[in-house]
Amino acid sequence: MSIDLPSPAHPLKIGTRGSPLALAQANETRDRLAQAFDLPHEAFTIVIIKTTGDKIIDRPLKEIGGKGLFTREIEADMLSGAIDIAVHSMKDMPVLQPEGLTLDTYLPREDPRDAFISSEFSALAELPEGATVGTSSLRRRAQLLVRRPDLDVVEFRGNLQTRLKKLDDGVARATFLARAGLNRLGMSHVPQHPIEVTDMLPAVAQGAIGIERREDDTRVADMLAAIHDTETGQRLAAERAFLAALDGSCETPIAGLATLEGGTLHLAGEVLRPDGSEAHADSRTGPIEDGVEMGRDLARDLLSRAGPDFFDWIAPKTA
Ligand SMILES: NCc1[nH]cc(CCC(=O)O)c1CC(=O)O
Repeated sequence: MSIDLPSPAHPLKIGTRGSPLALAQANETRDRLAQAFDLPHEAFTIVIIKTTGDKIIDRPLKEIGGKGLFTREIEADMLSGAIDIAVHSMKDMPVLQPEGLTLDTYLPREDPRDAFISSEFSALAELPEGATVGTSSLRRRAQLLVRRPDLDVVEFRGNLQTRLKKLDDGVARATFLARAGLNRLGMSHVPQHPIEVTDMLPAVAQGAIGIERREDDTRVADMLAAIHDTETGQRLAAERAFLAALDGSCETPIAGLATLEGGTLHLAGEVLRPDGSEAHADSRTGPIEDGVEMGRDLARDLLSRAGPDFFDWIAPKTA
């Protein structure tokens, strides 16, 4: 196989959002590609793209709504040829991509766990009655309220740095962040305690970086194959099949995590009501190659237990 490789004169254009985490992920992608093909960094250009979700930062995400809030502009630039690939946090990605685009390359996954962030307390159980905690994640809000219905959960939007600033300013006494983001930014100084997945099951695909490309771009497909992580792909196949069968979007409190042991895949999943008044969780174990079917089966099972009105908040009836 001989690939027409990029060069400083004809660089590969890598599209990304502009947050420090997004940039770290784009840099990691560039480094892995440069290493795999023994290319200088100048053979790649990182192109920062501002998305609707980045522009509107003063309103809760669920009010702005709409699919692809953080991806629409990036995907349009890929289809037009302004960029060649786009680097994403997989947990923010819908299960289906726009016509003409493919998202099937994953870098090795980071720690998928959430972290409890507070300079005063080291665990959820230590928070005093009625304490204020900040999160903009519907999943974390619901999971917190299942365990601690007394908590006052306030909206905490913005990138990692913004959220930590809010904590410093006393807007809340604790918040929750993905370990992956903290690790990728080298932020070990932030007061944090990992939460075991049995206590707070992470979002589907949490900690995984995905690389999207034009479907017909075989040159780029060949390049990306060199940096794809098979195990992450197997885990995400099961998790995203689970998510797809639930018809979930980033506005739905859904959690799911697959782990591998030898040739065996274990998939845990959970669906919740946003107010924490109801939650259903279960798991499946089987051969890796059955991961997609296990994801669908687990979703069907949880849906049947959740009852017909469980997902009504996703699409409020317009009467
Ligand atoms: N929705 C925001 C988002 N998307 C990906 C990450 C962290 C990195 C990851 O999970 O891969 C975060 C921030 C967070 O949840 O703390």
